[in-house]
Amino acid sequence: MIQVTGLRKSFGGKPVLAGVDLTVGQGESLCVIGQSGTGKSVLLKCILGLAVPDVGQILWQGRPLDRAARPDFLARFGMLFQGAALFDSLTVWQNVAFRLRQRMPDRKARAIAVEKLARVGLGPETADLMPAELSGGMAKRAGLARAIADDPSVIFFDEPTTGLDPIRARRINDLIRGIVTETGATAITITHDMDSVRAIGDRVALLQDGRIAWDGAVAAMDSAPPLAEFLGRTCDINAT
Ligand SMILES: Nc1ncnc2c1ncn2[C@@H]1O[C@H](COP(=O)(O)OP(=O)(O)OP(=O)(O)O)[C@@H](O)[C@H]1O
Repeated sequence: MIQVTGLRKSFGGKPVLAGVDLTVGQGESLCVIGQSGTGKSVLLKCILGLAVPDVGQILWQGRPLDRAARPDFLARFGMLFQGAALFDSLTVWQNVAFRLRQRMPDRKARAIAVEKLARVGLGPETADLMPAELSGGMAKRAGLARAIADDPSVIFFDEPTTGLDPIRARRINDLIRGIVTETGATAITITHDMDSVRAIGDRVALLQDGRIAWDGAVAAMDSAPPLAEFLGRTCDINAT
């Protein structure tokens, strides 16, 4: 379980997070939505320890996620980066097995990488390709295989469908939902894509003006006024 309490973060005196309270239960899939520039990535960075909050607390399994607890947390988390973010100079399997190779022989790490690639719909022939040889959808799948390579108990998905056409986006959403369900991992997804929210999320939290303006079940979001307003704005943006 991850619990964020009273999180504040400013840059150059400009508040971005102005008191964020958010809880993600064990095995729950939470989507964080919000307009561009509302601080979704900053929130994620604070949880990962890449940004230091000005005020507030982040608990993991009931313990403060401080310097002492972070290595254990980082060893148990997986992440699908926006744009997949594969290392150009490593083959696909080396990307997938990046963390595994630090603690097991290559032959074993490769076998696990091939197994994870199969889970995301990529055959063994992709293992020795370079990232530049992959299509956008394949790269996203390879990034997903890397995110789950170490059987994480917490997975972050940063804009998982960015850059994909609607059909590929739906396939990635379905894959993510399947993986989250079968592994029982806690999932946090940052997205603008409401199809992703519907496919992946159990719960959705709307970040607005530095705070969580609404937090509830995905099934309830269509009738929630703050969400309706956000969805309306999204439609307006898409229509222009
Ligand atoms: N290191 C930094 N230094 C200064 N300002 C920053 C820094 N990181 C983020 N910000 C500012 O914080 C605000 C929120 O940024 P953030 O990237 O979290 O938004 P976001 O909600 O993830 O946006 P998007 O949906 O477009 O990715 C922005 O105004 C951004 O310029």
